[in-house]
Amino acid sequence: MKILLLAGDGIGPEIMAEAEKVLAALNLTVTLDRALVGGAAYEATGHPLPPETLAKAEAADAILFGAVGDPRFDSVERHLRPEQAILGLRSELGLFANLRPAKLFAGLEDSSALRPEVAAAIDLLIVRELNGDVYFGEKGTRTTASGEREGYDVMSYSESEVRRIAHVAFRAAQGRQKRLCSVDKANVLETSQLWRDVVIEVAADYPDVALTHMYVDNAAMQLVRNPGQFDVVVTGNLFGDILSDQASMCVGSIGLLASASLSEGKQGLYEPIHGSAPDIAGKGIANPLAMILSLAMLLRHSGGDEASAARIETAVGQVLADGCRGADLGGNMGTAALGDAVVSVLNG
Ligand SMILES: NC(=O)C1=CN([C@@H]2O[C@H](COP(=O)(O)OP(=O)(O)OC[C@H]3O[C@@H](n4cnc5c(N)ncnc54)[C@H](O)[C@@H]3O)[C@@H](O)[C@H]2O)C=CC1
Ligand SMILES: CC(C)CC(=O)C(=O)O
Ligand SMILES: [Mg+2]
Repeated sequence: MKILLLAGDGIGPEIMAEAEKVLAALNLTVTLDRALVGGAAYEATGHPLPPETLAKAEAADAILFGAVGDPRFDSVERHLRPEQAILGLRSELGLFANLRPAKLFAGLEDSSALRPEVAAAIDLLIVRELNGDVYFGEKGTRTTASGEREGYDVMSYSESEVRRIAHVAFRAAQGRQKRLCSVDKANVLETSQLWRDVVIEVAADYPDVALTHMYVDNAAMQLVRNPGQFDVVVTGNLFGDILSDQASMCVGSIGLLASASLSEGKQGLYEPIHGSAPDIAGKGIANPLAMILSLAMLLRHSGGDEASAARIETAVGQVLADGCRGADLGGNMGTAALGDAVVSVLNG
């Protein structure tokens, strides 16, 4: 398997180094390559997703991605900002299905922002559409008739875009508790009404899955009131982005949530759900576990290697059960020490 490592910006290289240690400890036959992406690529080449990086990504079986984003480039033209690199990879590679699992690891009951007994029930999967919505609609600024500046971002979803993500979500639910909650804002948005109508149509193919619908504002509330009610949640790009960051604190830290971004085939991009965390970059205190768990998802989904994926997940669970904690979980272990702890369990 050919894996492209794209470390990116901020804490990206720090957490990527720990995932590489874990990969090395598994002794798998893989070919690794690296390329510049995000602010690091913009600085070196003038573009956040240089053609060489995109070509390497297209040729890879899987991409392990750190994070992009650097406040130094927050005011450059939007199409040259670091974040365009991850958006570009998602659209160029057709990575439309973003799987973001959230489950409470044993021992982290008191680390959740929720009461321990509420947090203990969390085992959910957010299936987020990744190629559409306001992120990819027409956008710009214009001047209104009264001379005021106005910004706009068009929200839209086509029927086929909703249909394909709905199928992914229903299939995921079939492999879990067979409950699917579609989250939208159909009481206000036409985009959401079409979303809901199409999800209901697709449901006819999955009579074994119980489908419910929830407005996104209620979903945000229910996620902290009673997160145990959710099995699989399917939603659009923007709502899924927000709800998954929220879900991360329900299980203790954003430094724990991994993700897989999948196309129709086996190729995928795997990354933590968090960003480049400029506030802690360079301090050696970022939690590398979301990155390491993203490697597990890579081996499972693109590598078909369930055994190695499970080994990594078990090792991470063991490390947390042993009380290893970084600053995000109220402890004092640094990034490298946490990576070493996972490796030591794997070697043990
Ligand atoms: N896929 C990507 O590459 C993403 C990139 N970004 C970019 O990242 C930059 C920073 O964005 P923020 O809104 O601050 O979100 P962020 O997710 O980078 O950070 C939010 C907060 O969580 C903390 N945090 C994040 N990851 C952590 C980890 N592994 N361990 C411990 N603490 C962690 C940070 O220190 C910060 O306080 C921006 O440029 C943004 O556009 C944001 C989200 C996704
Ligand atoms: C373009 C990214 C910065 C969006 C994001 O926050 C995410 O995918 O989690
Ligand atoms: Mg996000």
